[in-house]
Amino acid sequence: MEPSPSPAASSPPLAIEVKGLVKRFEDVTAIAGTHFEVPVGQCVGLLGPNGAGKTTTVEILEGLQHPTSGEVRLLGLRWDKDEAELRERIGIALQETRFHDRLSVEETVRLFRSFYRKGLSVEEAIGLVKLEEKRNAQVVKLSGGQRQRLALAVALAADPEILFLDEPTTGLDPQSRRALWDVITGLKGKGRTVVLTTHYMEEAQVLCDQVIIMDHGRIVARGTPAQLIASIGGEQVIDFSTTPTLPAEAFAEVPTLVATHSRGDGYTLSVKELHRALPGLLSLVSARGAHLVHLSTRQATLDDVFLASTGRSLREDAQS
Ligand SMILES: Nc1ncnc2c1ncn2[C@@H]1O[C@H](COP(=O)(O)OP(=O)(O)OP(=O)(O)O)[C@@H](O)[C@H]1O
Repeated sequence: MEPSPSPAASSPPLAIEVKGLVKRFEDVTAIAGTHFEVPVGQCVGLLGPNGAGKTTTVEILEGLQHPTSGEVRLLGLRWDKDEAELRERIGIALQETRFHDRLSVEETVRLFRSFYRKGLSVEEAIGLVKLEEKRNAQVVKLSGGQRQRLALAVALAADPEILFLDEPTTGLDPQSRRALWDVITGLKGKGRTVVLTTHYMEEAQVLCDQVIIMDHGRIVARGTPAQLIASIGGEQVIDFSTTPTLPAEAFAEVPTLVATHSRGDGYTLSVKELHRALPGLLSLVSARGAHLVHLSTRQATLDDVFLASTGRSLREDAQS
């Protein structure tokens, strides 16, 4: 009889393990005891409103802050014991990296590559982020999207096994954003683990195998984007407003209703079956003598998951 595989042999190797992580700043608890794991080769996204604890979590993972308590392992290693090795094996692209304006793209990548014993060639790093045409351009002459790609090339110079990207596409136009998405997807294809913070739910939905939604230092939801969206039970959403504004109870009888949330001057209804919910909603509105000001329907997103978990909208927080 064949021996049954040990758990270590059957489960995928872990790039990141976080157990009971707590971080306090005097009277503020930034992280209130979180647990999660990221298998090698996954892209994990940290989402949450301002102050949720994302940056603190990522900075602890990057070895830039010490936890108050709890355990963090990257590639089985610990910051307090294995810092030199970890620095060689992870890469960090900050949201706004300041480079020397007068250096060229190639000189900048060469400089950062020189800090590491092994890694990619300068040409490979530039090629991965598709900046070949700008190889000789000075940093000062790059567009915002090209600078973000340069930051990524620098983070990739040591060919890291785990790459941390802090809001990599904030402020970029849609074309540059998609170009960066392609680069990140390519890295996943090479078995690299990527940790991403973002305010863009579409980005998390497209790129992430695992999404961790944080609020007030806690993980309020975790799973694949599809699992999280399925978990709220209503995969279709109706956004609408009426005049006069009706109380939320007015919509309690909408067929297949899962949840009602007020948002701005209107409501968001999560429903299971749009074709039944919509006619029901329209007749409830007219029975109350009200009129629709606006109505739109869409597929549920990670924002609706956040709304269902916390009663607040990530979108509203992101825009504030
Ligand atoms: N150095 C610090 N001293 C005191 N409090 C801090 C410090 N750093 C973070 N905090 C607090 O810890 C909490 C979590 O902050 P953190 O920056 O991790 O949130 P975040 O989710 O990254 O927010 P954002 O999206 O705005 O970057 C907040 O209440 C913040 O004010």
